[in-house]
Amino acid sequence: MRPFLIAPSILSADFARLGEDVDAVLNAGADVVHFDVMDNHYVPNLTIGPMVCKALRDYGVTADIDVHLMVKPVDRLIPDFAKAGASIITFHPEASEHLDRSLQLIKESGCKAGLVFNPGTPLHYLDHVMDKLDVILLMSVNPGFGGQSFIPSTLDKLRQVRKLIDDSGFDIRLEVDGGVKVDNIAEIAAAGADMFVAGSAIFNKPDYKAVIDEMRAELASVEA
Ligand SMILES: O=C(CO)[C@@H](O)[C@H](O)COP(=O)(O)O
Ligand SMILES: [Fe+2]
Repeated sequence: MRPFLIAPSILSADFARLGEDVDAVLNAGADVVHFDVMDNHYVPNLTIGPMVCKALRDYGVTADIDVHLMVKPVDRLIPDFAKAGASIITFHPEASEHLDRSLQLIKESGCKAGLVFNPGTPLHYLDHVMDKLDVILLMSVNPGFGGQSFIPSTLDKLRQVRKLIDDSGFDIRLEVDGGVKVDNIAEIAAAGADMFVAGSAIFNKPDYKAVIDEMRAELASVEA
């Protein structure tokens, strides 16, 4: 498996000083910036759009930005986020009228592409599109809010998707999002995830480096 990646969700960052907070978490050892886009339509919350992504790039953020689209419709935001500096764009398959078209649009825009599965979303959306995926993201909470508890049935789903990826032979990251903490990250990694979104677990603590170091120590026990 590839090296584990820690992706803090900036949903729990301090929006009044976002650039500084993102710099702080990257300097603390985070790998990727997870950027949650909510539209008050597909999910019951409203967050940030391409202008904020561009502002982070203009501020000097060079790390990968992982844009998690919780929006419906999907397609018209894809080129805007690509222009704004997104590295990865993921979306929820049931929010797209034309799954294959949305994936192609992301790739043509020069970004990595991924599908996101809510806890209750079936995996059959993966049929016929595995060759177009760079990331599969399993939600371990229902989308819309940070600070929720990890849903344990996600572990079985992770094991299923890990097998699908390994059997496919494609180079696809398995990302998990929601309720990831120091005390469950090892179990989640053992179930097959290799990219970990964590919002409240990191940003709600005063010392980001201490939390990320603890997460890496837990992950090291799985790698060994
Ligand atoms: O996409 C979402 C929520 O919809 C996530 O990215 C959350 O922001 C993760 O927050 P925590 O559960 O880690 O606090
Ligand atoms: Fe997310």
